[in-house]
Amino acid sequence: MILEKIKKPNDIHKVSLEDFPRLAEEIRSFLIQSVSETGGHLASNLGVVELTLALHNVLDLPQDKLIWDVGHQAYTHKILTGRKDGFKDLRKEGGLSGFPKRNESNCDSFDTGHSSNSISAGLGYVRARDLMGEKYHVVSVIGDGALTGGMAYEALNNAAELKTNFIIIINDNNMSISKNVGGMSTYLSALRTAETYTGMKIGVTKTLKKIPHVGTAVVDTVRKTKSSIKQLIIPGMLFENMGLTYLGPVDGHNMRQMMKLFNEAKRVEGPVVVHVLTEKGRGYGPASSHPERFHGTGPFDIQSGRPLAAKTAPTYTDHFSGAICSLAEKNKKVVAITAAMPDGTGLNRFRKKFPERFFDVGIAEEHAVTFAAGMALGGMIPVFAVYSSFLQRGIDQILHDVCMQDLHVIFAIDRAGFVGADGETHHGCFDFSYLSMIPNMTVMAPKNGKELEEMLKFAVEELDGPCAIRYPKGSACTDMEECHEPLKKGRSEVITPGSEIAVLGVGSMVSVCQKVCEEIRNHKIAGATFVNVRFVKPLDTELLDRLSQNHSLLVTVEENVKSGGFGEHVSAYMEACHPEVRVLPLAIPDHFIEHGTVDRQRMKIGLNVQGILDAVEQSWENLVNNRK
Ligand SMILES: Cc1ncc(C[n+]2csc(CCOP(=O)(O)OP(=O)(O)O)c2C)c(N)n1
Ligand SMILES: CC(=O)[C@@H](O)[C@H](O)COP(=O)(O)O
Ligand SMILES: [Mg+2]
Repeated sequence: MILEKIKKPNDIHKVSLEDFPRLAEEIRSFLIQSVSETGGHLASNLGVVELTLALHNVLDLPQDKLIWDVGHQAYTHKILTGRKDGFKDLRKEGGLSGFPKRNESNCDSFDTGHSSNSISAGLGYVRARDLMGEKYHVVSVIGDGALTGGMAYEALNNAAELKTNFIIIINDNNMSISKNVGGMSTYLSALRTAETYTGMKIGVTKTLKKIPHVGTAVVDTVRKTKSSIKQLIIPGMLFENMGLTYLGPVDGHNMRQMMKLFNEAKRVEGPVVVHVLTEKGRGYGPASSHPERFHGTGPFDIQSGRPLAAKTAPTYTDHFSGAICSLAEKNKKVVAITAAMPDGTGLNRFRKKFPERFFDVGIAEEHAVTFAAGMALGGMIPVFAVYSSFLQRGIDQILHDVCMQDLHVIFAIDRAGFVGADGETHHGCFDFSYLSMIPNMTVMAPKNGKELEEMLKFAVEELDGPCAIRYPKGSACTDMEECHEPLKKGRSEVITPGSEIAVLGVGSMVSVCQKVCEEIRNHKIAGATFVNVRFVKPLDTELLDRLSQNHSLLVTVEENVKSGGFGEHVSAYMEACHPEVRVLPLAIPDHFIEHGTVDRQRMKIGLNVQGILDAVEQSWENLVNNRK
């Protein structure tokens, strides 16, 4: 096995070029076997095996800097930098991360997880390198999907002014998670279809240029024409016109061709775009025919490609998916927006039923928010379905474009709270804070799947102005379905009235709090009040006033950071209006929580039944002791 020779960074340089194809096959087999056991991002990784080998061959790591956009495709890079053995614990607590991590290897140059930032990061490195008088190469690898994100254009625009070497690889597999969308995708496709002409294009340009005076003039004239013939002769005109050298397209599975081009790219004095064509899922039939299914996968049977886990109970995403379709059936103004996540957010069903009211804007959350604002002003009711951590990209747009104008835009925020294996880049644990600080915003969190459906209906039919509903990843809670007090803006639901201690659970924490309250009642205090908060904003001050009359301790529990979260809002109110009542805010502390299972992530910070119970008992004991 050639792969056995790769134990540390740059061991690849000891492998002869003749052995590269065999090594690529060995890596593919390893990836398929390994990810079939652990789960992970398979299809993107299968597509970049040769690209990674070629890059590692022409680069010298860790001296050179290699930055992977999103970072979900860096598995071969991890193998080539001595981390193969870690794959048995991929994405598990304490194990290898699914994304590049600087604390995992000095060959990882930038921690990633969110898309479209690799060119900015790379350009930063380049500017620093030049200022420090250093000599290394910087390479940013960005996918065609990630190239739909606005940051990539800001960076390209800025990079165009550069006079020193900076290599940008476009890894074009003609796919985002789903089918890629938009004008850049169309443009790349045009270059891709002209691929067979590449040799001819380079040939024609070179031959013309060889003719003294006239040749160069002809090339220049062609460059200046608006004719499509120009594209045949000078590919990548968009980049060239911006001031970036364009090389390619090149077959991303032909290592010799790629290495030749990369070495050429290293000699360019300025920013250079190398357009590499790859096949997502290459080498594994089920993944190449269904790249979207194998973008991120759980463990699966290699033979059939089928998932090993049995289908779970309906998820929150399923509840959202069904509810938005019913609402759109009744109300023609309802439109749905996704930023390249139609599968993950459950909007695929909506797309099939109402294609004309469905909008995939690409990986462009900032744009999606303002696009929704425009739609609301135009008379529609936009629902932007988005993962909590990706919506962080659009905070200013939420504030400036939606909330300041008090527009009726609905944010359906999936993957809120801990997400497990993706880890700190993907946890949705800041949304209560960044949403509830903004005037006009209403923020809701359902206790179970049924309440999510009710909240969406309420948001569409009853509310006006901006509102958000945030719900977690995975199977929807089915507890407490019998409690369905009608929703009223800013009103919580008191599920069990009591006295002395009140436990106020938010969203995903309500069912956990239910068990906590049972324990409290069984062992300690006769009647703890149990509240389903429902509205993080506006705060239910009426309830807080009421609770202050016969409670000494309010416990708030939320899967959001403590800073700026529900608990802090309650604490501030109580301190101002009822200082005699103690508030115990339980939330996520001020540090990032690494990959693992959701249960372990909650447990580690005390957001499980036992952890909450311990904290409540401790606080109650202190309170009683202070009274003595
Ligand atoms: C800001 C942000 N939004 C959404 C995502 C989810 N996401 C991860 S990979 C991906 C598709 C990326 O496509 P591409 O860059 O072409 O890479 P490929 O998977 O095709 O290799 C998306 C939408 C993300 N990581 N970051
Ligand atoms: C890399 C990335 O950002 C996505 O692929 C993400 O991992 C999807 O997460 P879900 O599996 O929760 O849809
Ligand atoms: Mg792609």
